[in-house]
Amino acid sequence: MLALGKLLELTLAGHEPSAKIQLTPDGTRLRWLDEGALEVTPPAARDNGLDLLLSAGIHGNETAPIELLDRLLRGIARNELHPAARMLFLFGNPEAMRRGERYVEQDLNRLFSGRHEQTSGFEAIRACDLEHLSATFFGKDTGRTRLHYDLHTAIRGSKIEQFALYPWQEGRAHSRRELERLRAAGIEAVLLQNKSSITFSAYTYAQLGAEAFTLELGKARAFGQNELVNLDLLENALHALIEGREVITGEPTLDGLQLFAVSREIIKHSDSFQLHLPADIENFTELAPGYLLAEDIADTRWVVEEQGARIIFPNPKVRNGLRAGILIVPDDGSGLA
Ligand SMILES: O=C(O)CCC(=O)N[C@@H](CCC(=O)O)C(=O)O
Ligand SMILES: [Zn+2]
Repeated sequence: MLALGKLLELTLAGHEPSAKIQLTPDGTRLRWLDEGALEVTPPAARDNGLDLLLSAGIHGNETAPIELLDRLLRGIARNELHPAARMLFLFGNPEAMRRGERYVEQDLNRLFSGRHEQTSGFEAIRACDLEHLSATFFGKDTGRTRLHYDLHTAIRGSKIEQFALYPWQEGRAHSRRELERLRAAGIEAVLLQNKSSITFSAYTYAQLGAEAFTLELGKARAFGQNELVNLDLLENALHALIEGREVITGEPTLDGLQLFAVSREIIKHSDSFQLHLPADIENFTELAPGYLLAEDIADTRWVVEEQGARIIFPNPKVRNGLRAGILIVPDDGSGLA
């Protein structure tokens, strides 16, 4: 196997490869760009016009998706997978990955779309680098198709194990075709965002014009302990996408895919913030109207008013000013294009 196929190993060891460019026997070019960043270019005759950005490890302890990207890249470097797509592989937060922690100083996935300019430190620099790497990768050629999957796992268990978050941009409709693609890849639910955000997928969606998603793929576990999450459907779908073998048929069907919309983000304003949920509550747990969800400084109370409300990502330990949970409600998909 080509040495650059071991990007994960290189990244965890903090090594810069001596040979930055390598070619597979089928003419695919691998180019190391930066720590945890590798570009894959198919031979021109096979290039199908898709620019595919795959990222994982934005949170360093979310290892199942990191291992998935490692398998894909090794497949390419062994000449077993034959890309028709141009690709950028990114391991988001190498130092946090080495430490097995979500982040080192601050949550990298809250520092995009310029937010890194308002702060400093390790993750701020990395967010800036990741923005440049992805902007350069997608470049100025608008004739190509841009797709970004930012792969994560959740801190807690979930009633719906594999789900996606679809960013939002003014005047832009969410794509039914992209949702069909996700459904075929084993994604069971999609949360349609309705305001801008400072996550990585929100940046590539709104600033770089990519179709972009955060994918949540089970619960965060240490390296080598991910046998409980079955990513076979996603992995097969990614193989087909990478090799340009995807079969697109007629009108997209979303059968079985559950859609949700954000009703409210619960923002933690102060150290007095209290979340009234059991520590082991699962994502997508339903909350009845009238339920007192949280309290904060100045008598702020978060009471559930919505019918069919569910909670995802409840986390009272986030920094003040950040979201400590999302209240979501079922969506009928009428706004899809
Ligand atoms: O389980 C949790 O509480 C967080 C899991 C996670 O890291 N989720 C992402 C979602 C990003 C998005 O909103 O698109 C995050 O919080 O960064
Ligand atoms: Zn994450």
